[in-house]
Amino acid sequence: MLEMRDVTFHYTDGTPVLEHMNLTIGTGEFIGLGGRNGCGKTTVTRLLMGLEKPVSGDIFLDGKRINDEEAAARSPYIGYVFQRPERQMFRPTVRQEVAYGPEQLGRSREEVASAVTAALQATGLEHLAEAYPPNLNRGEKQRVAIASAIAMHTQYLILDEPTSGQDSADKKSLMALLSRLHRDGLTILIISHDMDIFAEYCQRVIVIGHHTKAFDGTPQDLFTKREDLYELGLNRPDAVTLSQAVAGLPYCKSVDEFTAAMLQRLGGK
Ligand SMILES: Nc1ncnc2c1ncn2[C@@H]1O[C@H](COP(=O)(O)OP(=O)(O)OP(=O)(O)O)[C@@H](O)[C@H]1O
Repeated sequence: MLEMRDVTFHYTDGTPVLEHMNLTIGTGEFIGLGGRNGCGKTTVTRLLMGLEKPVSGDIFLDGKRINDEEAAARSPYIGYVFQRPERQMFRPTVRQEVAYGPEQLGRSREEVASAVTAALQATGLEHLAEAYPPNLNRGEKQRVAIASAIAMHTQYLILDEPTSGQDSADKKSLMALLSRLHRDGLTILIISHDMDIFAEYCQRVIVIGHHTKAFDGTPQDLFTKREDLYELGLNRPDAVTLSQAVAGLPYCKSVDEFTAAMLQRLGGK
C-alpha cells in the first residue's frame, strides 16, 4: 500500500498547495484522482513518485517511511505516465527505451530482452519496436511509457490526464489496455477531468478540494450523493444522470449500461 499521512506541501513561492493531506492506494485498486484545475493532483503524484518532498508529513510504502527515497529508487515499484510522455523518453528506439529501466536495475541481457518482449506484447507495441519514439503519436508514446513500467514489473502505475485531447477511439483503446493490466494485477491511479472514466473504470475516486482531500469513495457515491460536484470542479456523467432520471432504473456507470438497462425495461426490443 502507498500512503500519504498528514502531508503539507508548497512550492518555493510558499503558496499553499496541500495541507494535512491523507490518502491510501491499496495494491490492486483502480483509483481516479480528480478536482479543479490547479488543486494539486499532479503535485500529489509527484510527492508519491519522490519528485517533490513533503514540507511536513510522511509517505509510506507498505508501512515503511520513504520520504528520503529519491525518485529513481521508487521507479522499480511506481511507474509514471506524464501528461507529455515524450519528456520521459531519450533513447533512439522504442525497444531500447523500454529496456532502460530493467538495465538500470542490473538485470542480465536475457532478462532484459524477455522483459522488453513481454512489455511490448502487453501494450501492443511489437510493430513499433524499432521506431524512433519522438515520431510516435501521443497514444503510442503513452504506451511506450506504460511498457517501460511493465518491463520494470512495477506494482503501481500513475497516469496524469492520459486521455485529454484524445478522440473517443484512442480513449477507449487506452482504457481497455489499462483495464487488462489492472486485471493482471497492476494498481492504477489515474488523474482525470473526464468523469465518464471515473464512473466506468474506477473502483474508488479521490477528490482534492481546498488544499486537501474532499472526497474518497466509490464513483456511485460521488455522483449520486454529493451535491457539491460543481464546487469540486466535477460534473455528473450523462449515463448517471439518465439512469437516475428514469424511475426504477439501477445506477448505470456507462451509456452502454444505460442502453442495456433501457432495452431490458422495454422487453429487449
Ligand atoms: N513547479 C512549480 N512551482 C510553483 N508552483 C507550482 C509548480 N507546479 C505547480 N504549481 C502550482 O501548484 C498548484 C497545484 O498544481 P498541480 O499541477 O499539482 O495542480 P493540478 O490539480 O494537477 O492542475 P491541472 O488540473 O491544471 O493539471 C497550482 O496552483 C500550480 O500553479
